Amino acid sequence: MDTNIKHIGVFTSGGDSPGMNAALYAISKAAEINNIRLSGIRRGYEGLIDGDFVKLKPNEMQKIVHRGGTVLKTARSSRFLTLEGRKLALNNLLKNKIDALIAIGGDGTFKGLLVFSELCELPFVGIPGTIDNDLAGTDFTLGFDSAVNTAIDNIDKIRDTAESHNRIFLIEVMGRDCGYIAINAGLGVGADAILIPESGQDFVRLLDKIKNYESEDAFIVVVAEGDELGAEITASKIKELNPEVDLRITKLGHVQRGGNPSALDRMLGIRLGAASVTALMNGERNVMAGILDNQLKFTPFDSVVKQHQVNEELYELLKTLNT
Ligand SMILES: Nc1ncnc2c1ncn2[C@@H]1O[C@H](COP(=O)(O)OP(=O)(O)OP(=O)(O)O)[C@@H](O)[C@H]1O
Ligand SMILES: O=P(O)(O)OC[C@H]1O[C@](O)(CO)[C@@H](O)[C@@H]1O
Repeated sequence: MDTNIKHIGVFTSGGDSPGMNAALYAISKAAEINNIRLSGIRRGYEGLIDGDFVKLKPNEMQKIVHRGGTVLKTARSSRFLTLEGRKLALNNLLKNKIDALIAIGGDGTFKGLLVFSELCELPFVGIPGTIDNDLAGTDFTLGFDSAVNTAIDNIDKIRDTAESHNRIFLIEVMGRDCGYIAINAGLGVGADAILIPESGQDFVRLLDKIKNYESEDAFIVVVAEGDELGAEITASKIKELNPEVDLRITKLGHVQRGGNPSALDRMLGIRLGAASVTALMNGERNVMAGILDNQLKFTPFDSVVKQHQVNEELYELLKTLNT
C-alpha cells in the first residue's frame, strides 16, 4: 500500500454527466475513511490552472448523490491545451501539496492527463464520465444510461404526436462521433430506422423503407449527431424521394445531459469513485477505472482513448431487425 498519498485532488471535466456527483460522494467518503485529505478542483482543467480548490465534505456530498450535473462544475479548457497552461496547473498542484489526482471525464480529459504526465510525476486515476459511451476499458461510461433513458422518455412523447399526425420524425440524439446513444434509444423506442456514424448501410435500409411508406402511420428515425449525413440532409433526401411526406426534425440536445442519474449510473459512480481512491493507495497510476463484465478493471489511459468500436453484436442486431 502506498502510504505517501495524503492529499488527493479531484475534478470533473468535459461535458457533465449524470452520476458525477455520486462518484464525488464515494471519493469523499473513501478518502475520509482512509484519513486522506481531499480537495475538489472546480471547473476541470480551468480550476487547476486558476487554483480554484474547495473542500468536499462527505456528509454534504451524501445529499446530492441523486442529482445530475456536477457540484464541482466543469469546463472545456483551451488554456490546458498550451504548455503554459499546464505549467500553471502543475504549480498549483505543488503549491497545494497534492499527491495524486482523480479526473472524471471523457476521452479528451484522459488525453489531457496523458500530455500532463510528461510534465507532472503525480499519479492520476480516471473515471469515465461522459454520456457518449465512447471509451474502451468499461462497458458503460457514467451518464450514458441516464442519457439513453432521457432520450427514450422524450422520443416516446414524440411518438404520440407523430402517430396522431401520421408524420415522419427525424430525432437527433447526442453522442459526438459515436452511435451508442442512438442505437440504444432507437431500439428502445421501436424506431423504424437508426442512423449512426459507424455504419454505411443504415441509410440504404432507410431509403428502402421510405420507398414503401404509405403516409398512414408514424415513421420514427433516430439519428446520431455524428452521422455522416445528419438529420437535415437525410430529411432533404427523403423529400426528394417523396415530396408529399409530412416531416419534422427534433434535436433533443442538452436535455440528454441533465436530470437525476439512473440507478445504474448512481451505482457506477459509487463503485468507480471508491475504487479510484483504493487504486491510488495501491500505487496505480495513469489508468482509468472501469467495469468490464461486471468486474472492476483498470486500463491505461493510452488504451482507453483509442477509437471506440460499437459492439459488434449491436451492430448486427440493427441488420437483423432491419432498423
Ligand atoms: N490533446 C490534449 N492535450 C491537452 N489537453 C487536452 C487534450 N485533449 C483534451 N484536452 C483537455 O481536456 C478537456 C476535456 O476534453 P473534452 O472537452 O474533449 O471533453 P471530454 O473529456 O472528452 O468529455 P465529453 O466526452 O463529455 O465531451 C479539454 O477541454 C482540454 O482542456
Ligand atoms: O455541451 P457542449 O460543449 O456543446 O458539448 C456537446 C457535446 O458534449 C457531449 O454531450 C458529451 O461529449 C456530446 O454528446 C456533444 O456532442
